[in-house]
Amino acid sequence: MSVRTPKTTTTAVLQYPRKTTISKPAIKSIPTLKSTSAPIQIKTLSLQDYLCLQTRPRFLREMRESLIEIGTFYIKDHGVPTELTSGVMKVIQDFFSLPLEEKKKILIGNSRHFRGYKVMGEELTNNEVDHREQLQFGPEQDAINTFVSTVPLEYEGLQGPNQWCTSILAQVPQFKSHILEYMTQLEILSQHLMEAIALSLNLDASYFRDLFGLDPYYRLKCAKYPSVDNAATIGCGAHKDTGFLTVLLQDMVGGLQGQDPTTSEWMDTRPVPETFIVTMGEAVERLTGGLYRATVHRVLNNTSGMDRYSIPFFFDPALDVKVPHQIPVSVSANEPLSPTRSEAMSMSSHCSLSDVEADSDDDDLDNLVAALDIREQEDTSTERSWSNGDHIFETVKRCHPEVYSRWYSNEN
Ligand SMILES: O=C(O)CCC(=O)C(=O)O
Ligand SMILES: [Fe+2]
Repeated sequence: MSVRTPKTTTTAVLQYPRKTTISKPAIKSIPTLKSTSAPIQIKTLSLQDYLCLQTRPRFLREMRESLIEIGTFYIKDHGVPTELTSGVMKVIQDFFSLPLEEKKKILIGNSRHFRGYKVMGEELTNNEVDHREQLQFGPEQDAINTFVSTVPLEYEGLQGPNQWCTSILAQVPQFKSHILEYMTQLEILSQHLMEAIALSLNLDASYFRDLFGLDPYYRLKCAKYPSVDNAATIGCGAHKDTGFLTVLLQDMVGGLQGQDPTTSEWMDTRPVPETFIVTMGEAVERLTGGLYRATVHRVLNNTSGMDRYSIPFFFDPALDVKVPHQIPVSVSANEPLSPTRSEAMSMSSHCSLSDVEADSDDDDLDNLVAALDIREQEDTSTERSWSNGDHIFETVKRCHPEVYSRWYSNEN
């Protein structure tokens, strides 16, 4: 099945809570921040369990439970070499340590592709200032030559090169090579996860690849949250990511929290060495009719004296695809994964079906699913679809209005 269409500007009305950006408001304090002990245990899944056909059913069941319950899990044994994760952390720390004038040589406003450096205090989420510096990258591609900023298909402007400045490369020699290699590796990991998500929904492994094409669009954000005097401030305000999935690397400082969707309690998403945090975005939530949650999350500032660094990788469908409003999903958390659907079952000689039968805790999960009032969906892929390029463009435009007004606005 394919819903790839010729490029179009048709857009569904999107009513996501949006990140917005304004100029330098004062940092507001948050009097009611409380971190509580977690009622939900965020699971740690091993990618090797997914890749091994004998353990794949267990992996898929645990993934499904995690995504129904909260929309987040840790992934370990992910295949991204430790030298690369520590190397990429090191180059972004070195970059952020450069003098401001040096960093400003690659200001995001210089790039019509929304790539580059953003100074502290320019981003706002839910009316609170985000207290972080950041640096944005995307797939390293040529810009589209026929692109004209004032006609529809503004999203074609998202395609283009990253900013690499010679004097920065002289001071941080592995800046470019590490970032590019890291994005390549994260794309591979995200493709595995996307395939696993399809299987965990009793869909074919290639379901999303067929739907989204071979050329996904991704964004890499490198963030520095400086240590502050008053911890009751927000590093990044509460939000859901808008895309398909996010794979986040964080250092050991801590501060990221996810919200329990049932109790609204905030839970620390503690740093766990050698893992990434995988979070579903609103696209998955919408595609599955709310069965899989997009996790509400935020980052608290810390007073430890140590700055925090994190690197989320936002993985999305190709820019030129139409994404259906909703896909057919199995509604029961308790339902065994279908032998006919899953590649896991091409290995049915290796594993017993009892591996995919539900645990007793699945009763709880089923109650949760029942509460969501999800019904088995018809395939609505041809109806009410939205243009992914337009959707991503809306998101980045809201986050970086300085880029939009310089490169896209008719007033220039
Ligand atoms: O820095 C983090 O840990 C989270 C950042 C985040 O959620 C975002 O930028 O969307
Ligand atoms: Fe986020």
